[in-house]
Parts: sequence; structure tokens; C-alpha cells
Amino acid sequence: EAAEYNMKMHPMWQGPLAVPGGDRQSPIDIIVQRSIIDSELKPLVTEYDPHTCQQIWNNGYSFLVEYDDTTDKSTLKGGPLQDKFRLCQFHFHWGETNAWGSEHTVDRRLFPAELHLVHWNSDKYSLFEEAVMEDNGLAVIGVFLKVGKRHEGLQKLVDALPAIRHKDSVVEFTRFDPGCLLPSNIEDYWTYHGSLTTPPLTESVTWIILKQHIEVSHDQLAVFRSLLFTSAEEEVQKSMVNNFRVQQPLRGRTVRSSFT
Ligand SMILES: NS(=O)(=O)c1ccc(-n2ccn(-c3ccc(F)cc3F)c2=O)cc1
Ligand SMILES: [Zn+2]
Repeated sequence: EAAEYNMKMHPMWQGPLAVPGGDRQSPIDIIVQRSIIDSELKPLVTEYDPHTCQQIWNNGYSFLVEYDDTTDKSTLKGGPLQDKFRLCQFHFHWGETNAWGSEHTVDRRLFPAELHLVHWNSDKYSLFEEAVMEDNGLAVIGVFLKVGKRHEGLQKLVDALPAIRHKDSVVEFTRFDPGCLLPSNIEDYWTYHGSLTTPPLTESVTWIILKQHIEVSHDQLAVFRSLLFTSAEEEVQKSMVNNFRVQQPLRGRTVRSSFT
């Protein structure tokens, strides 16, 4: 429909839409009753240092909050992971209306938006660029957003968005604790092996999708939609909305759950 059409029109999606022979692409629909409860799955352990927050920028597809990942100051371990992973950035995907916008779905249920916290395996690799090519290279935490009460922690980020309306604009952004965007319960999650959801679509991601969503206000989400896909020079400005990928075949993969 319109949403998928808009997304496919974005330059990002011209060219091969799937990794040739890709059999672990993302996002997917999580069918709850088909997920396998794995009691071996440990709780997630996040240790985020707000001082590693560096900048926020519009990359023409979403907006990214980037962290200094030259040391192990902001890390993720535990859960399904064997190694320690460093936070390098977080970003969101959202729709033009509250009816859709998330990349993953739960029993086909769509959410208005989805947060991705992107980490890379610093036990095995020395740079993100290396890890992004490896099976066990990346770990991304996915958090669903629902429209409801205002999210106080998100507001500092929302207030920075007007300064990065156009593609390629960057502003300094410091002392932001991404932990404030996690729900109270991070013990309950689904996990599966998949890919980046935009090019290069590499199949290097251990996905960790939290069961509990966070709430943001309608007005906060509306500011996301005030961003533009286009740079200041382009004559036709396009609203940054529907920046999500369509769901991909499961190809026999198992989704594990950390909870009953
Ligand atoms: N939506 S998501 O699956 O979380 C996702 C999708 C795409 C990316 N992405 C796109 C380009 N890159 C990237 C950036 C720098 C680099 F050296 C190599 C990359 F693949 C990347 O990490 C990062 C995260
Ligand atoms: Zn993403």
C-alpha cells in the first residue's frame, strides 16, 4: 500500500532488495506461539555511559544518535550473547500515521515506531566495520513504541530534531543515557538471527526484541515526522516517514523467547 510504496521510492531501496541467497533477513513477524522458550537465555546486562554520547544526525533514512565506541564504556552482554558488545548508535523507524511504522511485528501486530540500539562484538573484532560483515558481529535491541503518555527522557532528543531536519545535518549531542529509553522489564525478549534492515542488509545481527514497549506522546512522534529524507539543496522536500522495511521470510529460523 502507500506506506510500502513510499518506502520503496526512497533511493535507499533502488537496487537489490535482498542479499542474493539471503536466508536470514530482517525484519520478521514474531509468531508468539511458535517461539521456543529457552531457559538457558540469561538476563540482558546493559552498561551505558552517557558521556560516550557524541552527536545526532539525519542520514537521509532515519536519525542516528552516535556513541564513542573506541572503548568498552557503553556495552551490552548476557541475554543470548556469548561476548561483550559495544553500543555504536541508536535510531528509530516510524510511519506516517500511528497505525504502522515498526519493522518487526508480534502476531502481525504493528506498532507506530521501533527503536534500534546497535552494538558490535568488541571481544572478537576491533572495528564496527569489521563486525558488520560477520555472523556474530552485531547485536541490535529492538524496542516497540506505543502512543500514550509523554516520554520525559525522549524529550531532550525530540528538542534536537528541528536542528537536523535535512539529510546530512549533524549537531553535537552529549550526556544522553540510552538506558532511559528501555522499558522497566528487559528480561522478557524474543531473539533470532537476522540482518540489517537497510543496505548493506548483511546477515550479521543477533536480534533481541523486547516484549515490553515504551510509551511516547503523539506530539513527540509528530516531531519525528517533521524530519526530511531530503537535503536542504533539493527542491522537492520529502517527509521522513515510513522508513521501515517490509517483513522477510522466516526461512525455517527459530525465534527463541526468554519467558513463558
Ligand atoms: N535498522 S538496523 O538493522 O538496526 C541497521 C540497518 C543498517 C545499518 N547500517 C547501514 C550502514 N551501516 C554501516 C555504517 C558504517 C559502516 F562502516 C558499515 C555499515 F554497514 C550500518 O551499520 C545499521 C543498523
Ligand atoms: Zn533500524
